[in-house]
Amino acid sequence: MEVLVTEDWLLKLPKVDLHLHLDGSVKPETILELALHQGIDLPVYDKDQLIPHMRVNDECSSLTEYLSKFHFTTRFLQLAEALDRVAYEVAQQAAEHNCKYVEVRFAPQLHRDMGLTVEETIQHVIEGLNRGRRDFGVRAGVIVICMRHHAIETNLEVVTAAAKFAGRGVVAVDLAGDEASYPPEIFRDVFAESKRLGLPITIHAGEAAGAANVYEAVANLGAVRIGHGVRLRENASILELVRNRRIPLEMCPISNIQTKAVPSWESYPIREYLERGLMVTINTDNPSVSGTNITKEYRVLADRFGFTAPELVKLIMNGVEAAFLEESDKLTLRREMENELSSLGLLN
Ligand SMILES: O=c1[nH]cnc2c1ncn2[C@@H]1O[C@H](CO)[C@@H](O)[C@H]1O
Ligand SMILES: [Zn+2]
Repeated sequence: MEVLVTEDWLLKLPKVDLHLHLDGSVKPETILELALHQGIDLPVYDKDQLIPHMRVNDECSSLTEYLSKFHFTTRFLQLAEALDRVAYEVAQQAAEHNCKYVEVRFAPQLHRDMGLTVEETIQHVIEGLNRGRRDFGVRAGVIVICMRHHAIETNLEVVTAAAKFAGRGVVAVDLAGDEASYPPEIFRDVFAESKRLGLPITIHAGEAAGAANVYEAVANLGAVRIGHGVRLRENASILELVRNRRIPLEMCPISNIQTKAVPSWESYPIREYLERGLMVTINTDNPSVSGTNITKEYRVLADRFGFTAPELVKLIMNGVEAAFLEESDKLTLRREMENELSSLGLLN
């Protein structure tokens, strides 16, 4: 029997989200309260009127413009309680969409204006997620981000701190920020150190620059997953490499349209990538900046590309496969997902 991809069905579907930025997931009502507690002035004191300050609109023309939205939010995320709270609320929002597992990424160096150490920022995010796990049953891992516009030393400090939390909440490291201005090869030493410390690596690449950055990330930085990789199709042999190595792509459709990683939905290569055998996963990137959620991402795929229920389930299970989890934890997650899928009549 063919399953209709209704709103209710999409909401019930068990899901995962592997590419989700903490500072891109803050609710406007939380900003109101954080501003009040911290004595920071706001341009407006109404949660709906705050949205334009936090979210891009349809006119967003580039990744650089998209990234400018983060300056507004990070001001409120400089204290332990704030980091703990927004991490907790990520788990809460995940639960609202029946998202069973999230990998939450953040850049410690963006949260130190009030004197927190890199370790402290990581500790508080982990604590918030642990509380979220207890209250909402959502499993989570932290991906610690190095920023492209930060100095090498600053990023080395980040990976050193991240390694101290390996196996205790941190699952990987990443490189994010302005890809067009800072090519990945600048960061070889940083990720060589990450590798030496045994941290898995994912890199934002092929979003605001071409496929060569994906090659550099995989071949020289040691990336085992790629953030976005939308522009991979610009080079057939690099695409082949990514396919043969089974490197998962963390695609974020709504964000990818907004940052102009592709000019239009018609040219979004998701079907092409699946047909060419790439390991595609679906994620949100920044719910509050992009005005999205994980249910909406799957809705878009069904509406724009005619993805059927079994195809959506396949994409979700790719996410489980690609998760930075120990094999035994991955097995537990897979079983839990499969149980729910079969009770929805989706597994034979
Ligand atoms: O899609 C993206 N591409 C590159 N960088 C991003 C993207 N989304 C967010 N950030 C950057 O990552 C920082 C830490 O979370 C954010 O502050 C933003 O500057
Ligand atoms: Zn991202």
